Amino acid sequence: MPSINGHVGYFDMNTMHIALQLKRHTCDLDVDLTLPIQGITALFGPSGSGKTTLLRGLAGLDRVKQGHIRVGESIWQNEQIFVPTHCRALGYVFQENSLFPHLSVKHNLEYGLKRCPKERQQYSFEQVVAWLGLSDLLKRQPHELSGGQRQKVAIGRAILTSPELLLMDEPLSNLDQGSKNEILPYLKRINVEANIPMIYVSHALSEVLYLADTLVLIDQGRITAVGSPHDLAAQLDFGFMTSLSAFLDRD
Ligand SMILES: Nc1ncnc2c1ncn2[C@@H]1O[C@H](COP(=O)(O)OP(=O)(O)OP(=O)(O)O)[C@@H](O)[C@H]1O
Repeated sequence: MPSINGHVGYFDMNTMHIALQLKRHTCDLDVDLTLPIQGITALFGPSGSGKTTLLRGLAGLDRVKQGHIRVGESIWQNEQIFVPTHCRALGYVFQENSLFPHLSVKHNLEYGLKRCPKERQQYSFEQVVAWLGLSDLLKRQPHELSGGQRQKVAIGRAILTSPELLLMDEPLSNLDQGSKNEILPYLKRINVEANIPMIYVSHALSEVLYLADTLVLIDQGRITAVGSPHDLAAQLDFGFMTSLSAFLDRD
């Protein structure tokens, strides 16, 4: 039975708990969230609302002093524990190109595979290449790829680390609409076929509505609603949401 701080208890394997408090002069984040570890959870809110801050805190990339993070029965952070990022079973895809420029697509992907011990590897190289349609690109260097192709390789590399959770911070925001439309179905496919739960940050409402099973709304560092997109659409003033999205979409 898992134990935290001497308290013995049962933890729900199917949920994650994220409680983070951070005071900066520019940002006052205060969230306490329980989310399912399945499907795609979209974190949606205006620019500067704290989406990236929350994701980086969850990943351990920024050390938020007041934090409790549990994913299933794994404790990533509490008063005593701070598991470093490389020991958290997560993959992270950023909005900017994060491939190694001197490595071919094949070697970038293999880097992800090598980061995961053999006995924990859940997906084969061939499987991931097929899911993302990368077979024709394997010999190319990153500078020989389009922005959309580069992001697909970055996603593939993250999956090959066999993460329990995939964090995606506006992975499509630097792409044109055509590339976005091409990649979105791949994200759904990965979620279903590889069964990797994702937290997907975006301020593009169209992406969020297409992808999300669970929607988390954040504003000024506070969670304002959590639910299915369908439920929230009924609750919220969708006219406001649509104009907010049109204002914020950088297409
Ligand atoms: N390292 C930092 N130090 C101080 N303030 C920061 C730091 N990083 C972000 N901020 C501030 O924290 C606030 C939240 O930023 P964050 O990047 O989390 O917002 P966001 O919702 O992801 O925005 P966007 O959609 O524009 O990426 C902003 O006011 C930002 O200026």
